[in-house]
Amino acid sequence: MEVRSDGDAYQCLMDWIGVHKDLIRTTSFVATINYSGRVMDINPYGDTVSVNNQEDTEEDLTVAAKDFDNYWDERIHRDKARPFAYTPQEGLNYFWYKNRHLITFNRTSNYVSGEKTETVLLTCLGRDPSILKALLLEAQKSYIDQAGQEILIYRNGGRFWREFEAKATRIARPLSTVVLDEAQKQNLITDIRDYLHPLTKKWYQGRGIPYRRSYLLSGPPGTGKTSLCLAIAGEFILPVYVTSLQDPSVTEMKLSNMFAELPPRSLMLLEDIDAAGLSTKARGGPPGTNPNGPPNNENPFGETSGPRGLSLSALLNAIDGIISVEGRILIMTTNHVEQLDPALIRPGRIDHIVHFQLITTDMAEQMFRSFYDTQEIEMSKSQPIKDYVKRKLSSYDYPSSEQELERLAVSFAAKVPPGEFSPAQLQGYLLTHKYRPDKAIRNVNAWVKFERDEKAKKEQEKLRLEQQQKEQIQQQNQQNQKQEGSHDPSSPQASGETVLPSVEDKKPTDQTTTPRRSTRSRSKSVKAKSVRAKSVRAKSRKRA
Ligand SMILES: Nc1ncnc2c1ncn2[C@@H]1O[C@H](COP(=O)(O)OP(=O)(O)OP(=O)(O)O)[C@@H](O)[C@H]1O
Repeated sequence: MEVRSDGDAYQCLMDWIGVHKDLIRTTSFVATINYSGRVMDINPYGDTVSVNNQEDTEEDLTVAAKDFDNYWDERIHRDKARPFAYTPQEGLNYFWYKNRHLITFNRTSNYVSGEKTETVLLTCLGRDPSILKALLLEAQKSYIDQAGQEILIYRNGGRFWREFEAKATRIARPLSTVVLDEAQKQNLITDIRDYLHPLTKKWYQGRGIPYRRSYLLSGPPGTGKTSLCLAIAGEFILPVYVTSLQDPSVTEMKLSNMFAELPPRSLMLLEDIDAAGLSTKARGGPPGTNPNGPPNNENPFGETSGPRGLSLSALLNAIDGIISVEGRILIMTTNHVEQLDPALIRPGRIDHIVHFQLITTDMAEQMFRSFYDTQEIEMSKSQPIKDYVKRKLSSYDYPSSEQELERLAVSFAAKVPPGEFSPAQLQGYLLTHKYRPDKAIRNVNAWVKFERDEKAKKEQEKLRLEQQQKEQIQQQNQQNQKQEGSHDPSSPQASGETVLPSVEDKKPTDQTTTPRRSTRSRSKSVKAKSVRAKSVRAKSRKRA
């Protein structure tokens, strides 16, 4: 059985081999740091279990609540002592699986277009490969069990999707923490839930409609587009595949392969598609092209290439071409929906658009409530944790009831001007008063003034820079013109003469005006006229 490094099976197998490193009796290992933060431990029953080394347990929190320095020493030590993952080096190895089956494990590598790919060849004795399948299944199960309720995040790397090296998983963000119009949020979730229903798939198939769904999250920076995407993944425990079209390694071929390799029931996130510099047909091209797009270089087929050569048609093909996988959810985010090509956002390609906005009064209220809600702390069973929070709050009479919190939230939100700040900005402000809702309310007017002043300063600076740039360009142009003139030896400017407009220069150049006849052609016609007059006169004399 061949297991290649461009597939998920390889990751599962190598993880399993890393955990069961004592199985293979070899002295040549490949050692890699286990960045995912998971360590394999032996529990009291002798089973190998996965322990997440990076997340703090309730016990860690209790130690931290009593004495931060104590906790920190221990935490830092644990972080430094990141476990190694050992896998056998290239070559042939043997091991006994379930103490009875002799398995050979042959790891080889080769380079395809400069990229290293690996292959593991698993073989067993006899003609029945079922034991190899059982091994892979066990590896897969252990891999899935480790992930639990966390979401797996993949990014594009090399030729294929690779699990995030730095952070293999993420604790899902609760949907309730993303502040958005409640009806809009619920509509979206209902839509996705309906799409994922197996009977919906049957419905699509019965009508010959490709079973795919795409969403566009549009809005200014810092309004929660990425956060909502991760919260959706958490809600449905979907693996997330992230890529950016600005990534120079994403070629047209790779983009199409990435879409084709997505598993069904997965979420693909394409961020900031407006900034990708996607090329369209030439300006003024057929419908479906963006006439406001940047000027591009036209190729012999009438297509133009953008700054990076990734064309819009390549993205459209990847999204709904015949090799694009069915069952996936595509989420694209943009800061400028108006700059997107109509072909990209037409119904069928984008099924649902969610518009994100700057903070409204209602959203400011929601953010305040979510920041100062103490429910989570009250639910903690650890007395030191409760005491810690009480100590933190002792300087202020913390909202003791929901009604009180509501009242404070309303008074806070009334001071935040709607439509001026992003949720990210407001979150930044509230973070400076984590345990002090009273101060958050008291200082909010000053914060609004400060942010406005900063914005005005930035805008002034931007204008100044633009003006400076314009002047520089003008100066440069003037210099270029002078230089061109002085380089042309036949030009009078070169000799320093004053240049007077010549007769030729005065000739009208407009092609639409009737060209004036030349002097020669005029004299020809005058001659012809006088010849004709002479012959008429001679004829009349004859008649007389
Ligand atoms: N609607 C929101 N609800 C809750 N938190 C938010 C919201 N919007 C932004 N934030 C907070 O602001 C930060 C940035 O949010 P996020 O990355 O989701 O914004 P974005 O719209 O994707 O920004 P960009 O367009 O720059 O990528 C996050 O820490 C997030 O917690």
